[in-house]
Amino acid sequence: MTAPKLELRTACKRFGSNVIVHRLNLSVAVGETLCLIGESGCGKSVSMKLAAALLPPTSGGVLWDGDPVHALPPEEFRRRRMKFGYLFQGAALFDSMTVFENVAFGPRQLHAAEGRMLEELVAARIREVGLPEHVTHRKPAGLSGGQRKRVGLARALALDPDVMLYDEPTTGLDPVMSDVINELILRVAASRDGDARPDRPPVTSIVVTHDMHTVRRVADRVVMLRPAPALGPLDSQVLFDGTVEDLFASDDPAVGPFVRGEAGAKLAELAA
Ligand SMILES: Nc1ncnc2c1ncn2[C@@H]1O[C@H](COP(=O)(O)OP(=O)(O)OP(=O)(O)O)[C@@H](O)[C@H]1O
Repeated sequence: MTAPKLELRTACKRFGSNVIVHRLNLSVAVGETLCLIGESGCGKSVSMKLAAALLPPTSGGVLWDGDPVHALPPEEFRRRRMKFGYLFQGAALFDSMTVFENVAFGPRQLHAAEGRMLEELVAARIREVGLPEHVTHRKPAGLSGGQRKRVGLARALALDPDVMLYDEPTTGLDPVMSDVINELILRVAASRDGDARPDRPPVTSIVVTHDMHTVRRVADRVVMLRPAPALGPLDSQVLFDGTVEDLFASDDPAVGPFVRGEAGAKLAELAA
């Protein structure tokens, strides 16, 4: 059996005395798109960053393709890390650079492409995310939120990632642009379906989101977390782990009302 692409084993993360992630077991299969949901501040982004080794766990393990990340030789760690693409909140573009320079940044840093080849690579990525060619020479500050997100995605795709991590990809976008982003997430996830080359495994994705349209549209599997401070020592932080259909049909009082956006229990809790 193939090892999960990404795995957390009883991972804990504390910032000072604040426990954010508590003995979390989480795995994402090769080619799977996992949506991470849960109330604000419950540790979704931190969990995703642990899985990507952008943050070290306080205790517990992080594995990539079954290999403990902390035991990888530095060169091998860097090689595997290069195959991660990120689309984080605000798209995190370099505002002093043009769109071209933003998308070309990764390949240039790694000397993966230059000259005509780099121009073609950037043009292909810009086309892939549905942006017109003329934005290529503009600065990100002059673009709309949806365009900036798509530039961020083009930049993330420039190094042909095996793993894509999305943090609130549709936040702040109108419903139509949100759907464009959802569609692009789906396309990226399916981009290597049927590709039999062993050096190009299917794309594995984690999407941290509050947007239930995104969940319905892109998730193969959904994990809902709850805040660590409310947990007893042996409680699981995972409230739900399953399919989109089961998520929306859930009669768990902590799950169903959350995903259906029903305020009743929360209002009662706030009034208590
Ligand atoms: N580098 C850090 N240093 C200190 N505290 C941090 C750090 N990163 C995250 N936190 C804290 O960890 C908690 C969980 O953050 P996280 O971003 O994972 O939540 P989330 O579930 O993604 O929330 P939201 O849905 O609101 O984005 C927050 O209280 C946050 O302030």
